[in-house]
Amino acid sequence: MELDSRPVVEVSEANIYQEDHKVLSDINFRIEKGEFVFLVGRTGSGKSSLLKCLYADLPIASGAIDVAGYNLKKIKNKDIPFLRRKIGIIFQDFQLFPDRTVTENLTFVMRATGWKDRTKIKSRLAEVLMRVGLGAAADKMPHQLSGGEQQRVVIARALINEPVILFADEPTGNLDPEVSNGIFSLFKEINRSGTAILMATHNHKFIEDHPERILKCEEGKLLDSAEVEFNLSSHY
Ligand SMILES: Nc1ncnc2c1ncn2[C@@H]1O[C@H](COP(=O)(O)OP(=O)(O)OP(=O)(O)O)[C@@H](O)[C@H]1O
Repeated sequence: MELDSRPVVEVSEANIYQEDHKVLSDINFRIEKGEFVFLVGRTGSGKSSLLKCLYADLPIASGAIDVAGYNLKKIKNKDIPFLRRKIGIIFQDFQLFPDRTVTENLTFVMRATGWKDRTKIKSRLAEVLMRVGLGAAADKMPHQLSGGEQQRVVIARALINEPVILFADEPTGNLDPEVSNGIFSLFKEINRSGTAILMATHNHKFIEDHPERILKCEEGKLLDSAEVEFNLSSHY
């Protein structure tokens, strides 16, 4: 029970570096269970670097970051796969195996994350594909799917292990506006059923239409709309 009430993400006094370059300094924020949070900022302001820290792809120089109950400052390499089972990661480039079917793409991740029982694999597979509106795509190759459909497969893959949070880095960056809206709606629907979402985006329309909390990377700092008012009309 205690774990349930803890924030999904808790960042205290963290500094984030890319090599010798300090990208973000002294950042502090929490994301609670089931929250939806946008991450904005100009190109190069540090959004991807922050997300990488949160999914343990970039070490934290100083400060503390807890994600899904894992202390990322102390996490051992062998524990990173267990952290990754509790979170979902979605990028703008779809990163599916081009030479494997949708089913094979998903079962690859299932087997890598400990799924063994064939019946359970089959039913979970059907469940996540239905969830993203791709019930009929199980046997398709990625190239037989549109960009939006491929991104739905990626989202299905991220949902397999019922993550507590999805980290999405420009998930609609390669999609046209109408398809982007469909993908965004899917994220909102996933969020409504309890999964927290942190989404980096340059899409002004999403933010205008959905007044959610916003974290903004600006000049090496992270601003939080829950704490301070800031100008969103400047470029982001
Ligand atoms: N692998 C890397 N090695 C060295 N520096 C990097 C690396 N990746 C990013 N950087 C630098 O870190 C800074 C932050 O980059 P980051 O990719 O986090 O920005 P971003 O806000 O995600 O940008 P975009 O909106 O273009 O995706 C930039 O100055 C960038 O050049």
